[in-house]
Amino acid sequence: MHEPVLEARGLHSFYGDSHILHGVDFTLARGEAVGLMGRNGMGKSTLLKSLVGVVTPRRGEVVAFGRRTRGMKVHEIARLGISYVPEGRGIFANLSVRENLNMAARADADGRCDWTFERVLDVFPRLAERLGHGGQQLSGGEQQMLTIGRALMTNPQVLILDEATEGLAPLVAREIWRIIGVIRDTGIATILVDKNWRAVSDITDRNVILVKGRVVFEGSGGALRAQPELLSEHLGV
Ligand SMILES: Nc1ncnc2c1ncn2[C@@H]1O[C@H](COP(=O)(O)OP(=O)(O)OP(=O)(O)O)[C@@H](O)[C@H]1O
Repeated sequence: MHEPVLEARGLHSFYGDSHILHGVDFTLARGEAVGLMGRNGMGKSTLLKSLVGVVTPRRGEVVAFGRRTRGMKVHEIARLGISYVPEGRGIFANLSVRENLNMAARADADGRCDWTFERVLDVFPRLAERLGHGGQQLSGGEQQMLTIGRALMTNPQVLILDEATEGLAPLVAREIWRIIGVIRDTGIATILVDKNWRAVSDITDRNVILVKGRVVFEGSGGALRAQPELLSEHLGV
C-alpha cells in the first residue's frame, strides 16, 4: 500500500457533552479513493470535520502528510494539501464563474500548479460555457461543479467531498460522478460521502461504514455487495 496522506488514530470527537466519534481509526493512502458510509447521524461529517480541523477531537490524533495536526489552524491544515468540500455549495454568488475559479487558485505545498484554470475547464466543459455567469445564475448542478472546480484550483493532494450530489437530479448527479471519477484518475486521493452507496463504491478502492461513531466495516465494493445483510443493517438498503 502507498504511504498514508491522511490518518485518524483513535479519534474521539464531541459536540459539548455529546460523544460522537468513539475511537475511530481511518487511513487514506496517496492516490486512494475511500467511501465513507453509514446512515444519517452516524458521524460521517463529524469524522470529515475532525480530519480537517473544523472539529477538534478531544482524544486521539490526526496525521496529515506525516504531520500531527493538533494545534494547527484549519487553513494551515488545508495548506498541507487538503481540500474539504462540506455539504452545501461553497461559491460566491455575486462573482462570476471565472472570478470564483481564479480566486481559489493557489499552488500546492511544493509550489506546483498542475491544476490551472484551463485544466479545470477541461474537466468541466459546462463551466467553460458559463464563465461570465454569476454564481447565482447557475443551476444546482453547475454550482456543485463550480464548488469542486474551486477545490481543484487549490491543487490539493486530498479532496474530501461531503454529499456532493445531494439534491441533484439523477442525470446531473451522474455527470458529477463521472467528473469525480476523472479526478480520482488524476491521482488525487479522495474521500467520498454520499447516500448513493452504489455510485460511491463503483469509484472507490475501499469503503468504511460508520455506526454510532465506530467503524463496523472496511472493504471493497465487491465485499460490500457480497454482504446484503450489511447493506440492509447499516445502510438501510
Ligand atoms: N454542530 C453540532 N452540534 C451538536 N450536535 C451535532 C452537530 N453536528 C452534528 N451533530 C450530531 O452529531 C451526530 C453525528 O452527526 P454527523 O453530521 O457527523 O452525521 P452524518 O453521519 O454525517 O449524518 P448526516 O448524513 O445526517 O449528516 C448526530 O447525532 C448529529 O445530530
